Amino acid sequence: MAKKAATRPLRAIRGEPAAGDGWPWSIPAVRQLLADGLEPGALTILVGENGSGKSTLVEGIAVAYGMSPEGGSIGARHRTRATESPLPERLSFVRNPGSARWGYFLRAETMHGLYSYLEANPGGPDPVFHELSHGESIVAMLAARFSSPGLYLMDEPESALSFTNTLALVHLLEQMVADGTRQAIVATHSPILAATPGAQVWELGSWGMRRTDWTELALVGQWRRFLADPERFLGD
Ligand SMILES: Nc1ncnc2c1ncn2[C@@H]1O[C@H](COP(=O)(O)OP(=O)(O)OP(=O)(O)O)[C@@H](O)[C@H]1O
Repeated sequence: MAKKAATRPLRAIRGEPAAGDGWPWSIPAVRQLLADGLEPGALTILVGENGSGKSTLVEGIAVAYGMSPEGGSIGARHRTRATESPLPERLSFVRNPGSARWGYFLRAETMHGLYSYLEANPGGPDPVFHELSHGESIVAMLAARFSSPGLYLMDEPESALSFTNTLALVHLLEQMVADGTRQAIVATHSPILAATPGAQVWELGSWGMRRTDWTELALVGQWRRFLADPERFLGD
């Protein structure tokens, strides 16, 4: 029997022209996404300085896909604030036929609420999240819950993770996309996550967004220079 074709959810993200000059249309990366669209790989990683638009893009894609701007699975409608951008109205998707519509948006700041929910609603052989540290629980949650085919959006998932557990997350991301039915778009400041084998890495900035080799990322150069000579950065 022929092998089933890989069916990760998104073939392409398409944009319509910006709706004005103010935020979020003023962000170069947003303007580029609207103008050029994006053909995401199995794993797409967005890096860039604070304010370069990573969260705006990830949140815009998440909401356009049917997720809450505050995180959670598709269809979740939990909302405590209304600061999300009008970007999702300008985005549409070219889906791979037969791919799963399920998706999950992981935001570091909403993880705590998720653990409370999972502890109150045990649905299987989950670890006892409250007996784990913050970072341990993120890795355990990802390992336990991110197995369904679908689209996974993550905004700085490394924020509570040690070096070792960031490496564990790299291995999870590799496994996640290896079967062809799961796809992830990850915004990060971590040079470790950005090094995930096979990732399509985009660097955001005043130029918009550009495909960049890991060795050429400003983030990587900055860490290299700092670790080689911390005093150069800290001396007066
Ligand atoms: N609700 C909002 N209203 C107006 N401007 C906003 C809003 N949210 C974000 N911005 C602005 O949009 C720009 C991009 O912010 P965004 O959070 O997407 O950047 P980022 O690359 O994710 O940054 P970080 O690395 O700090 O998370 C910033 O200049 C920010 O001030």
